[in-house]
Amino acid sequence: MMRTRPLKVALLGCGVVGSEVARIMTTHADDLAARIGAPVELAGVAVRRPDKVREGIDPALVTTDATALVKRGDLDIVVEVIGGIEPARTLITTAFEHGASVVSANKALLAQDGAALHAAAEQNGRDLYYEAAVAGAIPLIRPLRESLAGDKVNRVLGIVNGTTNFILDKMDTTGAGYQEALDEATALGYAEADPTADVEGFDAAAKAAILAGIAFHTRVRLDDVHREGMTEVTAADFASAKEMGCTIKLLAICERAEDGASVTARVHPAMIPLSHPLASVRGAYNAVFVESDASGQLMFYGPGAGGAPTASAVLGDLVAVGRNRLGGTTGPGESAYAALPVSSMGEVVTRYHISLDVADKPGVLAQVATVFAEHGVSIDTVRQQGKDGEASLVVVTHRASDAALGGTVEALRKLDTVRGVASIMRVEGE
Ligand SMILES: NC(=O)c1ccc[n+]([C@@H]2O[C@H](COP(=O)([O-])OP(=O)(O)OC[C@H]3O[C@@H](n4cnc5c(N)ncnc54)[C@H](O)[C@@H]3O)[C@@H](O)[C@H]2O)c1
Ligand SMILES: N[C@@H](CCO)C(=O)O
Ligand code: NA
Repeated sequence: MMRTRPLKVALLGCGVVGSEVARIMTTHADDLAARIGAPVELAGVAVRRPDKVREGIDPALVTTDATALVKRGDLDIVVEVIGGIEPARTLITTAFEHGASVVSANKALLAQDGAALHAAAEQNGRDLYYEAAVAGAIPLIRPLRESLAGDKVNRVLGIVNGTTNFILDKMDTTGAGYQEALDEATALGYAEADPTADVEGFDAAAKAAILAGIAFHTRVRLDDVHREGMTEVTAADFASAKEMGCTIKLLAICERAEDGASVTARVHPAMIPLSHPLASVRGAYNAVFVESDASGQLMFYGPGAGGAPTASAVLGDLVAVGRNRLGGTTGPGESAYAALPVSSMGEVVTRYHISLDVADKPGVLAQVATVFAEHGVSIDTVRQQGKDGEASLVVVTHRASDAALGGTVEALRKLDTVRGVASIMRVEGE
């Protein structure tokens, strides 16, 4: 039965995502009402630039005072799509204190302060939902939190940043320059307000923290995630990857240790075989593999960024939270009971592709191989190319710990015959 009193929704931020949320709330109003069981009323829109023309939004609803809006006391749901830490954090907390549930797309804030925000939601008997925060439109938070709640997740591996996937894909397939590809991703609404968050891996690391936290029932914060961006990936790296039958992707990898006693979370560029499904994830698309004891391997794939896809996830949350409000209940909150320690990068075990510039003379290969052996890193293949008394040596290792590999590289740099370490790249997905 349809309730006649509408659910009052405030929108904080009306940029790439917010404007699409407002549009779909209006165009799909009847369907949303039928699905929730009550009409949804846009009760206020907080913006920074009030003079901007916003098609489909009643100017009387627009305010620059987001704080006053969340303090109104009659709101059922606050949608936070401002981004960043402050004022978003205070606005969300204030919204809870004044009786609203919150839907947010803000991974940076959730990765930093998720525990406190969940606690504030719980104290006030309200919901905090954030499907849009990870992998845009792709349902991932809810499947992990709810559908897989009876299974044991061991690994989450994927491409979770649309901007960097767009850039790497362009560099790989069209030979485009880094800046040109980044400008295009920004114009298409994929990049963060400051694209450093994308290209330096902060955005993907925030998503990895959120995913690891939910997957392993453990608090994982942004600082726990090892992070390397993609700004140093070169055309030469793509050429090396091609020679190995691989491409390069910026991956987020969250793993339970083999003994199950700890977890790791990391973001870095990596080579993956062209035969792996992640290799064919193009443009701003995202794809995430989840491996669990009983389910085996699951793959989630779809648009990971952009206004409308992200709004799809926000509106899905809005419907879920709206139903909870009408039913006088809340959905699942934070689950961190396992409290597993988060290990450092040194304990991660994987394969490596290392390019060295060396002197082209007798005994060099043996010397290099000895350094690997001394550090317990087993070599899988070596390829050498000569060029005027110098040579480039490409070594691919078997699985080794990051700490052992780090020690190896440090020792290699000290050899007179090693002129430089041209690149080190992890090899995943084999
Ligand atoms: N764009 C995407 O593809 C995407 C995807 C998933 C999640 N997100 C997340 O969604 C959020 C919004 O991203 P976006 O791409 O729409 O960013 P955006 O910069 O286009 O929009 C943010 C808007 O908030 C406004 N704003 C800033 N401070 C404000 C304040 N104090 N009060 C009111 N308005 C304020 C800005 O003027 C801007 O219009 C971020 O948390 C982002 O990480 C974005
Ligand atoms: N800037 C982010 C938006 C989606 O979270 C990306 O490019 O993936
Ligand atoms: Na999502």
